[in-house]
Amino acid sequence: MLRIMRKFLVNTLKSSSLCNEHVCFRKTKMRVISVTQQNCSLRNYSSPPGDVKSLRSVINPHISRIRNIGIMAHIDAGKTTTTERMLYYSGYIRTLGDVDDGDTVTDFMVQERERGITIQSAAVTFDWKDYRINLIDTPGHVDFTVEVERCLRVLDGAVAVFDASAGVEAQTLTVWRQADKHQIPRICFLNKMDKNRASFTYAVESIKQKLKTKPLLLQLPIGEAKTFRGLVDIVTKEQIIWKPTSDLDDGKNFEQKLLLEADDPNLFQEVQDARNTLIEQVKTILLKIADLDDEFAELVLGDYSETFDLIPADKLQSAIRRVTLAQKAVPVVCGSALKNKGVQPLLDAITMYLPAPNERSYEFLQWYKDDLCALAFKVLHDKCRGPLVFVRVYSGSLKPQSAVYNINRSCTERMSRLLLPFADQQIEIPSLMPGNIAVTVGLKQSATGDTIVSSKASAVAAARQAGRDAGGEKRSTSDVDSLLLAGVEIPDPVFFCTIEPPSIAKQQDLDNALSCLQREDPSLKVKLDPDTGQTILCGMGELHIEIIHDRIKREYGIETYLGPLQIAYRETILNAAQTIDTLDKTVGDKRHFVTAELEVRPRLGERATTKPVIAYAASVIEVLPKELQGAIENGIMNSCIQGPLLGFPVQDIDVTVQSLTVHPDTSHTMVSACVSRCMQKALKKAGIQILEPLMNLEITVSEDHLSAALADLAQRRGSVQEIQTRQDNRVVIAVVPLAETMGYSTVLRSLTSGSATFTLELASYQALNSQEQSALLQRRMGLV
Ligand SMILES: Nc1nc2c(ncn2[C@@H]2O[C@H](COP(=O)(O)OP(=O)(O)OP(=O)(O)O)[C@@H](O)[C@H]2O)c(=O)[nH]1
Repeated sequence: MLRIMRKFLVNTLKSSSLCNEHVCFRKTKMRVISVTQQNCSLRNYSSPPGDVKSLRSVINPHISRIRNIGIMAHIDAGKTTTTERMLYYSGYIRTLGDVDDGDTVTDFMVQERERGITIQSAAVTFDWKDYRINLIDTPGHVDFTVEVERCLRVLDGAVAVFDASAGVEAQTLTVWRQADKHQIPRICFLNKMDKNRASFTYAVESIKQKLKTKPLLLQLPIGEAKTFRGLVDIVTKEQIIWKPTSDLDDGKNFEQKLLLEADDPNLFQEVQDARNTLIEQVKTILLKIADLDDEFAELVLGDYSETFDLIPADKLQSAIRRVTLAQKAVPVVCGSALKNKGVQPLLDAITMYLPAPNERSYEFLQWYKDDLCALAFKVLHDKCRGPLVFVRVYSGSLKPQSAVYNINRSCTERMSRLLLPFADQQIEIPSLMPGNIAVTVGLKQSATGDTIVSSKASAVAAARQAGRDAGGEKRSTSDVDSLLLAGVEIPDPVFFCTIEPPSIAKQQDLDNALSCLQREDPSLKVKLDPDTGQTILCGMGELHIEIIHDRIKREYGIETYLGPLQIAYRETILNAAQTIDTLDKTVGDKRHFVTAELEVRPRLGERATTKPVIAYAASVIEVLPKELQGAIENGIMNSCIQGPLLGFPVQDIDVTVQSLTVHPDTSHTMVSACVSRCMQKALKKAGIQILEPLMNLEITVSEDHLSAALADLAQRRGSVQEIQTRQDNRVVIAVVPLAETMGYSTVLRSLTSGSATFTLELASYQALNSQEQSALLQRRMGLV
């Protein structure tokens, strides 16, 4: 009964949350709280007074008090559970949600709650002590890696959550690499310390080995697995022991006191040693970083050289902070989110060691100075209020009821309202200052990844400044644009299938639903098959397409039919080839005349890319008018989108425009058409090779089921690269063609009695042999 009541309470709270599928029902229940600078007393929370912080703090905290933090990890490491605890301890929710009960705040999509996985990153805001934390819970499943990538761009720091019994798992490596790319300082949280096979030492070692980073141990656990009951803070030498009260074990009740030798002589010595090691590590790193002052190193070498023990905790903390911000090492803390232990010290570590927005450097800020520059990093569709666009402000300020200019879409839009996503409520605010994150209402065109500025004039001024900063080099407009926008890199989809509405009458509704979903999720691609007129859905994996299908049904009420899932192959060329083509057409009284001569060559040894590298012969570049260049390049690019053999994208080619003759009256469209036709001929002449996606596969399986998993892998053209031992399990690292992985989860589950887990990630594209290629051709032509 108590459980039912608890769920009811939580679900009532959820109905007021920022969830796009709850449509109009939510409108009646949702409470948007308005805050003005003059009147901060409009408090109307569903939580009891005292639970939620003063709304005065809601408006705009000082930038040094803001932490924009991501929470990232391998699937199931406990990100959502940890986030839920953070919201609870900071006083923004009254009951603890549970992933297994499907009632957490951040996993708000129906699919997330049913499957117990995070699909969309959720942004929540809350205050911890005197800090504003904007926290983004990101998905762990590899199909949603783009979702992680786009969030990383607006983060200043991140918490990497690990399952302490598994250490570093496959997807952790991927997100770690992404965080490296965006130069994001991190903290590691070793979660699940209560699990049977949890091992602090093993997890730390795996961080060191696999992530090639320097872990700074800031805590030691007290007990492990079933006996895990607390931890010692190595910096302050305080022990923190969680003490359940008789009726509630929510982790709010803990004892924090200095660890004395008499309490536990062994642990006392361990802490002493760990502290000395930590001080040595920090000192060595600081001495190596030439551009950081080494005040701490001087202390360690001077005043405290004999007795590290006396080094004050605050000096050590600020030295750890500098090392973390410089990304030379990563603080490690531990706990068990599910058992409500270790989350409050983790929150302290976030505020203490991760950077404020003004401690990060962004090149583009110098081009805007005090003008508005904001980034839209997430879009949700609310059927009542239209698109809700999450933005981060980098410079200037954002105000409701104002017009803004979207550089990517070249359009001016009016924003009606500005909301803070405070846990599961939205609070209306009068302005948003640099470093902060909020939700905007009213932006109808903006999509994920767009840059928003105050006006077109401001964008032009910034572009000019960027051009000047580039040393006066002559840059094309598109160069300057890409400098300003730094868009999310979206990998090409690997799967596609047709999608059909139940009737022709529903096609328009389906098109609308797909365009809304695409604005939310740039990794979803939608195309029209030019031959059959069917709509094609392209996604990052089986789960991705399954979720989209499900969302169309649940959120837009359209029952669609999916065709069989197909592999997105690529095409490339085998040899170099040169062709010439002429287009001579009279339209009305105008004669359009173009002759183009192109050479294509295979490009070897570089990262696979579907963007051809285009060059011009010296004789062409000398006389080529600038405005024709765009038309030529469009023609070349267009013919690479659909290769000549099976219509798949063409990758890894170099193109040289050897000669070009254009009659003065010729339109740019005709130039593009001629170049495109010439390209198709050249590609065919060069000989086409089909490439298939090759996946990195990592299977975690018990010893008992290892041989069954390996035998199955051999039948799938898989090649095993390494078999590692992870605690009691074996980890098989292999590569396997994507075509052989359809339905793999069901097969692996039955082979291993559901005990194995796996992750798949695109590795590269490999050439099909001639038999496989002709079999594929026959299948595509419907001959077999
Ligand atoms: N034993 C134990 N289980 C935990 C702990 N934290 C989370 N779990 C469980 O681990 C499972 C996954 O937890 P989530 O919080 O959904 O993990 P996640 O990282 O958000 O998962 P994705 O969003 O799907 O990537 C759930 O069954 C949780 O109850 C912990 O500290 N100890």
